[in-house]
Amino acid sequence: MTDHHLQLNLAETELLVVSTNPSLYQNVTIQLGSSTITPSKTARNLGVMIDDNPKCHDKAAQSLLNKLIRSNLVNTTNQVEVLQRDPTSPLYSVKSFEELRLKPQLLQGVYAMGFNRPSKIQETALPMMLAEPPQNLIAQSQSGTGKTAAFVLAMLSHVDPENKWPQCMCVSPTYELALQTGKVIEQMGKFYPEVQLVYAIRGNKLERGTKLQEQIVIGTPGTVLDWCQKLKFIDPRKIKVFVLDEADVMIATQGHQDQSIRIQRMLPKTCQMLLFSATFEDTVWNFAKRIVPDPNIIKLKREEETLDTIKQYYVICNSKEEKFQALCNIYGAITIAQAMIFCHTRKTAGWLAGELSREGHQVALLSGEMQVEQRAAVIERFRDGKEKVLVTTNVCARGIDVEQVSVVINFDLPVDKDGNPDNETYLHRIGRTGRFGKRGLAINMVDSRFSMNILDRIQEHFSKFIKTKQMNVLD
Ligand SMILES: Nc1ncnc2c1ncn2[C@@H]1O[C@H](COP(=O)(O)OP(=O)(O)OP(=O)(O)O)[C@@H](O)[C@H]1O
Repeated sequence: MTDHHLQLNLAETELLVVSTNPSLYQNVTIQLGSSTITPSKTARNLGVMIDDNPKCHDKAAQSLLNKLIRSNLVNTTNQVEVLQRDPTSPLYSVKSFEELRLKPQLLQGVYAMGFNRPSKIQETALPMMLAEPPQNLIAQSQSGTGKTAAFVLAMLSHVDPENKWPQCMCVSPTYELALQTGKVIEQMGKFYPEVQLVYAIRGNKLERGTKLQEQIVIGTPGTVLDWCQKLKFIDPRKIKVFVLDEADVMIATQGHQDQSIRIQRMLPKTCQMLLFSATFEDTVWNFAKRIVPDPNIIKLKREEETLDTIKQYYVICNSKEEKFQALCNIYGAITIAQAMIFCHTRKTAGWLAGELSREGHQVALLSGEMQVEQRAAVIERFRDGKEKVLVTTNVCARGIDVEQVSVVINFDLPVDKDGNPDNETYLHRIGRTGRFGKRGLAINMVDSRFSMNILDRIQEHFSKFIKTKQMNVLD
């Protein structure tokens, strides 16, 4: 949206999308019937807030995608690192949910969800979160390790069902992520009907003067702030547990940081503060320290992805078509298991999937144009083995764990936006196939001096020998 005077008559407007970045619509005035809306109110009134920051989209979409495709825990063998606020207090971890002395209704809910024993992060985080007096916590652990289930259990445990007002508040960066977390709350609280949940998200319009009876609120920062400050649906002084989830995605979403801090400032000093993030970059860490005073800190290092158990090769071709032909030659071999083929652009991915299908090969295409739910469905089918080959792009596949992949083909070598080797993406892609000691196979397709140079630099970076593989001969 360029910086010009934009007069909109909503009567003819199908859908109005405004940015959360006010500078983008400084001169926009919107006519809603007889009243003119100024930019500062625009987004809130319309409730359609889409951030223009692609990084936000990317992170939020990736986080949501992982939640949608994840039906079980990511097994991680890495130890949990703990930095305790009070090193003298006994740190104990639990090996069973019974040891946590949960309310029977909650234990029932945990078992009904198929949880037999606490995950790595839960073993340590839960005793801290359920302790009396409650302890503040900042926990960093990658997606799929049980963070959501942990803080949901903590909120349900701290609620006094007799009190019919909001006592626990959880803030998520996006509408969709809030819905996903709400689902976990509802599932885990299935046998605890006296505790109710309300969604503070756009579209949930309540009558002015409403006094909420639900004990748990889950929502996005803007709406939660409004419900506390402007609409007074929530009395923040009565909040006992405040959870800020997906802090790394919050950081990437314009405006969410200061809204979250404004919410936190309204809470009582006795309120237990819990913050969760998949990553711990400095920006996240600095934000976390502003939200959570005197925290315990838990980290669960990401799996060290090694390349040792993976045989890596490259195939020399002279063009994209020759790469395609080479792929057809080895298609029979790579579908013994499941293969992911990475392209640099959506265009190439679409072209390749089409060509392979025309050759009668069954492939699935995962591309950024798809809605997150569609992408989740494609990944679900691939994970269920309904397709043997998944063609995708770097961005689309970033952060997705599809553990049973044993062959990775770099139809295009991973490069960053400046055209330099993207070593991290190479490791993350290739590292998938060799997880947990399974033998993996990686084939890099080289079709120019440029891509050969990229491969050489990746090889130098990992100082890992990558063997040449004859194009149409495969052991
Ligand atoms: N103790 C457990 N035992 C078995 N499964 C679990 C356990 N805890 C969580 N899960 C399941 O593992 C998956 C990931 O859990 P959860 O969503 O809590 O992790 P997360 O770290 O928050 O991941 P994400 O941030 O991607 O949501 C979910 O399907 C959840 O039902």
